[in-house]
Amino acid sequence: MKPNVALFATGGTIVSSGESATQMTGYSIKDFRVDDLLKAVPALDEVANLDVTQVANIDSSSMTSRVWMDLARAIEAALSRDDTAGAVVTHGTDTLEETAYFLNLVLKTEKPVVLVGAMRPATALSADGPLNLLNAVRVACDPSARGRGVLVVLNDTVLAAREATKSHPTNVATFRGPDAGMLGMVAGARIEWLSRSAKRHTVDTAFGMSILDGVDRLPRVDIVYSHVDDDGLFVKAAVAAGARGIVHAGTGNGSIHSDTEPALFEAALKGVLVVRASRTGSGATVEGLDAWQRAGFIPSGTLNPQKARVLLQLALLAWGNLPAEERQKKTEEAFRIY
Ligand SMILES: NC(=O)C[C@H](N)C(=O)O
Repeated sequence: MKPNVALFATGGTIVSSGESATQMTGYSIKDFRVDDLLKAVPALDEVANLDVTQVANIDSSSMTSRVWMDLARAIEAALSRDDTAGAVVTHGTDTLEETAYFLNLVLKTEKPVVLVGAMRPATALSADGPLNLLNAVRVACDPSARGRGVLVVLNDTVLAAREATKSHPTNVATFRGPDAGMLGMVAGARIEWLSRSAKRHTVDTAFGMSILDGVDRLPRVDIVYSHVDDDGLFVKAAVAAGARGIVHAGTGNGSIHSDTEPALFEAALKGVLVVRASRTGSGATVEGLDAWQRAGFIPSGTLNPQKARVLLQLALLAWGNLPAEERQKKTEEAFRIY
C-alpha cells in the first residue's frame, strides 16, 4: 500500500512560469499552481498518495509569520492522523531556510517534514522543480527520515532545517549547510543518510504549538547589518519602531562598530534583547568584548542572522513576559541548544 503524504503549497519559483524556456529570472507566480506542478511529475503517483492543501501562493521574499502560523497548524493537524506518513511543503527558496527553522522549533512530531523548492521556473529548460518534488516526497514517506527534524531537499541533497542556507542567487546547487554539510543525499531512488543534527529540534524544544494560540504575528525583531561608517541609525530606528529584539549582523565575530555600540547599549537598557550574529556566512559567533557580555548581548553561535531572528522571536513569544533575568537565561540557553 502506498503511504499518504500531506503536501502544503505556499508558492515560489517551483510554481512560477516565464515567457519562454530560457527565462530564468524575472518570471512570475501568477499563472501556475501546485496542481500544474503535480501534473508534470506523474511518477509521484507510484510513490505516495498526496493530500494537497494550498496555504498561500506567494514569492517567498514576501513571506510573513502569519503564513508560518497557518502552515504550522495545518501540518500539525495533518500529521496527527495515524495514516499520514509525513509532510512536504513547497516553498520559494529565498526564505525557505527561515520557514524550515521555524517549523523545526515548533512542530511536535517525529514524522518527516520536508521543505522543497526550485531555482528555475516550471517552464524553464531543465526545470529543477519536478525532480526536487519527487525526491522530497520520497524522503517524506521514508521511515528512516523520522526523528531527524525538519528537512530541506533540493538538488539531490538532504539538509537539516537548522543548517540549510541559500548561498547563491541563481544556481540549482544553492542550498548548503556551511559547516555541518549535508544530512544525506538522494541517489537515484535511494536515500543515503550521512549524519544527524547535533541540535535539539521538534519534540525536544521548549516551544509547543500552544505558544502560537491567539497570535497572528510573531514579535518584532529587526536585523541590523553592520558596515563601514555604521552609526547606529538603524538600531535607533528599530527601537523606535517597537522592536522587542535586535539581531546585529556584525562584522567578523559579531563585532559592533564603536559608533553603533551606544545605540545597542541603550536598546538593551530599555529591555530590547540583543543577539550578536555574524555577516561572514559561516562559523560560530561567540563571546566578544566584556562590555557586550555585561550588556547581555547573546552570541548567536552557528545560527546565521536570519535564523537567529526566528529563534529570538520564539524566545520573546515564550518568555517575553518573564522577569528580565529569567528571560535572559532561558534565551541564552536556547541559543546554545537549538
Ligand atoms: N527560487 C525561488 O524560489 C526564488 C523566489 N523568489 C522565491 O523565493 O519565491
